Parts: sequence; structure tokens; C-alpha cells
Amino acid sequence: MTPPVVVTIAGTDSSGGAGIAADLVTFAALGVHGACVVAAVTAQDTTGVRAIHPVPYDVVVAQLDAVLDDLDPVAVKTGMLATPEVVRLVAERCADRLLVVDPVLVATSGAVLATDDVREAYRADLLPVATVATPNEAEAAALGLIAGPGVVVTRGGPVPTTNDHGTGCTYSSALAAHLALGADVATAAERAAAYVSHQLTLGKHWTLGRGRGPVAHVHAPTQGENP
Ligand SMILES: Nc1ncnc2c1ncn2[C@@H]1O[C@H](COP(=O)(O)OP(=O)(O)OP(=O)(O)O)[C@@H](O)[C@H]1O
Ligand SMILES: Cc1ncc(CO)c(N)n1
Repeated sequence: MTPPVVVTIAGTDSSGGAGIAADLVTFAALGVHGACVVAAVTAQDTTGVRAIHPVPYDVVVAQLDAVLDDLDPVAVKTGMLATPEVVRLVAERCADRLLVVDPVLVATSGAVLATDDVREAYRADLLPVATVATPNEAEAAALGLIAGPGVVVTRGGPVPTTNDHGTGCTYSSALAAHLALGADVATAAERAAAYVSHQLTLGKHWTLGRGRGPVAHVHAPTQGENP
């Protein structure tokens, strides 16, 4: 059966834990086809962010046009958008689709991933047209968002692990995938939380990198490993 298409508009993370890598593997794990629009390139490892390069606006527009014209995604998920122009672009082009906005402002490591003008564009333009927003507690406070039908405020969970780099990206991508597969927001949010929790359990003993290792986005248990 042809899978539904979900597009992520986000940044890359060279460590493979967060951003577009997390989004695409999560889409694949949950049975939707993932398309991607790269809005920024970051140099990151498991300990922090070393460099950020926003992709030129016209290149972001060209990627988004290509996906919207040809693949007709049922759902759109946004991560790191990097500039206020791109935040407004997504608001203009994607308001008529299922739209999951993960308002990425600050990485778990504390690195600032969005400036004040980006935050203002989220508030004024993108959040009002989102199907659901998935801020963490710091982002909700910065954006004046309160939990409700269209806002899921994310916070850690019961799995004891330090391999949690990319949990927010993985969670919001799982939510978008389940919306694309037909679930309502509340059900999709529950399924996304269960998915992240399961994957965090699988990767909790991994030793990748010197800092906070990645979520095991897609991996199934190997023989003898209990989730
Ligand atoms: N330790 C955990 N155990 C179980 N579930 C978790 C855990 N940590 C996160 N989750 C799930 O993932 C969701 C997103 O996590 P969180 O709010 O920590 O992301 P975040 O701070 O945006 O992450 P990041 O910025 O690293 O991508 C939580 O709401 C929860 O459902
Ligand atoms: C590219 C990218 N997007 C989002 C986050 C948030 O975790 C991150 N660290 N890096």
C-alpha cells in the first residue's frame, strides 16, 4: 500500500541524534514516507553545537516547492527553521495541511538555536496555524504557550537514560506520522509518547559519543535485549 507522505522542514544534526536524521528514521519506523526540506546545517556532537549555517532562503523555497508540487504531503513537521523568513514561509505555504510545529529554540545542551526575531515569527505567524505545537517547558514559557487541545507541552519521562539527544524531534515526528496515518491529536500524542519511551529503553545502555547519546530512533531489540 502506498504510504502517506510527511515532510520535515528542519535542520541537520551531524551527530545523527536530532533534526532531520531523527525525523526521517522515525517516519520510516512508523510506516510513512519522509520527505525533507533542509533549513539549516548544524555541526553538532553529543556534547553540543559547534556551528550553525542557515540555508539560503531561495534554496529553502525551492526544496519546499518541489515537495509540495510533486508529493502532496498530508502532514508537515517543523523543527529548526533558523530564520524568521522561513518561519513565515511555512506559515504561508503549509497552513492547509496537518501541521506539527516543534518550536525549536534551545538545544538540550543549552545552545541557542533561534534568535528573538525567530521566536516572534513563531508567535505571530506559525503557531496560530499549527494543528499542534510541541514545545518543551522552556519553549512554552518563552512563547507564552499553555497546554491544551493544540499544544502538547513535552517534558522528560520515566525511562532512566542519558541517551536522550533528539527526543523532542523524535516525539514530534512520531506525532506527525500518526496524524498522517489517521489518528486524532490526542491519540497521536499518546502513541508518540509510547514510541519514544520504548526507543529510549532500547538505547539506554548504548555508549555513543562523550555526551548525551542519541535516542535509538528506529532500532529493534537485538537478541537477548529486553525493551
Ligand atoms: N526519559 C524519558 N522516558 C520516557 N519518555 C520520555 C523521556 N524523555 C522524553 N520522553 C518523551 O519524549 C517527549 C519529548 O521529550 P522532551 O520534552 O525531553 O524533549 P526536548 O526537551 O524537546 O528534547 P530535545 O531538545 O533533546 O530534542 C516527552 O514529552 C516524553 O513523551
Ligand atoms: C538540528 C537540530 N534540531 C533540533 C534540535 C533540538 O534538539 C537540535 N539539537 N538540532
